Amino acid sequence: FKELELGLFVSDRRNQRRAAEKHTSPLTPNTHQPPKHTPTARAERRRAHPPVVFLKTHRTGSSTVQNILFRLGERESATFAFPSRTFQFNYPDRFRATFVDELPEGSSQFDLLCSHMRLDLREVRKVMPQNAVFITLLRDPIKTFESVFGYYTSTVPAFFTARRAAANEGKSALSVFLDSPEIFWDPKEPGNGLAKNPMSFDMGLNNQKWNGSWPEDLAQLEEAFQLVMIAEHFDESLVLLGALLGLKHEDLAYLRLNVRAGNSVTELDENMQAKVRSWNVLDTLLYDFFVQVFWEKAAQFGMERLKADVEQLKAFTEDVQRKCVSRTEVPPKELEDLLRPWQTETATIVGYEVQGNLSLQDQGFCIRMMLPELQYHSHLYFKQYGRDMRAWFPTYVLENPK
Ligand SMILES: Nc1ncnc2c1ncn2[C@@H]1O[C@H](COP(=O)(O)OS(=O)(=O)O)[C@@H](OP(=O)(O)O)[C@H]1O
Repeated sequence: FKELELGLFVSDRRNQRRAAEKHTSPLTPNTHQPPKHTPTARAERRRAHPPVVFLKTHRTGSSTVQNILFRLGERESATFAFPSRTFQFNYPDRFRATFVDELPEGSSQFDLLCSHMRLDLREVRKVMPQNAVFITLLRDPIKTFESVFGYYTSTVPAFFTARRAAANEGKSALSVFLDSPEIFWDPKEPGNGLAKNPMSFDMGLNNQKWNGSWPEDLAQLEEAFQLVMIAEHFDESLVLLGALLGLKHEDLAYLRLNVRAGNSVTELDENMQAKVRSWNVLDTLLYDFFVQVFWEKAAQFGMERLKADVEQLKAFTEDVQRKCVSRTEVPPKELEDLLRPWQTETATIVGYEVQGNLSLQDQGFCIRMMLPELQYHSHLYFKQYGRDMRAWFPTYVLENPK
């Protein structure tokens, strides 16, 4: 992280644009030296790890995993397969190879793909090298749906229609939606992908109803994905990820990112939980299937070894957190722009305050670990292409103005 320098972090978008005009990035020093990761340097290096496709599923903890991969890729001057516009591959369309930006000059292949998409395996394989490792992350379907609903209430049509109805009834939008979801859910509306079985949708499955191809589709996913991590066993997942990619604990230390403030989370009673489960029955099927696969992989790794490695990783991560973080759960208005996560109209996302008195190197490491998705994504994009991203706001916001 030597290329990171204190004082060169710009704290607002205007400065970022100014930096872009000067062909510098907010996270790189404004020196007259040539950039460290020139195309030539990229072509000459040999990466220690295999190429990775991380299917970034919505509201599962995927920004935390993406941040680990961003750090790894940046350190190794990996070439990222970025969307040619915005932060997502034309979501909610099914992924197509043409959604990926050009291979930068001097790179012979893409090494990492980890932006939001709706999966199409064949199309992803057109872009990534044959030896790419496929990984993803699933979360308890009830928690995932509650989080998806809370975060996207004002952007997913089925949800905001329920919200409008709820305002008239004086009830919560989620309970009105769950009472009769079919009323609000138009399956033909493309923006409703996340409204039912969101994880199945992201994995490219038929998320509307079970059909005969589901078992075969699941088997195909099991074969394609070397690791499906489970948010409820996050540290165990990271240990298995580390084993798969040859990573050390230093590479895997993390902060939970994109976390909603407590008052944005709805506690669900048993009745509501049952409704969420029944509306998202395919996600339950998907999740249960991959939890089983996960424990099979864990058994192959060795349960004792897994337990010991998890303890070590936890201890290491706690040390890093103590070193890096002076305050957790910081409300957005108290965060500088660089460290403020994207907010939605209905969810408050909290962040971190970095410790003072860190060495330059430690500051670079710590800030990267707490850098929200959009800021890190645009930083890496700029570093890779020497130009600013084509659009700052995610398409779903542009397409569904509040
Ligand atoms: N390590 C770890 N383990 C378990 N859960 C975690 C972790 N890191 C983040 N989170 C929770 O994941 C939610 C954010 O998910 P994403 O980053 O995938 O969201 S997004 O789709 O990119 O907006 C968000 O959930 P909610 O707070 O319930 O909304 C985070 O709190």
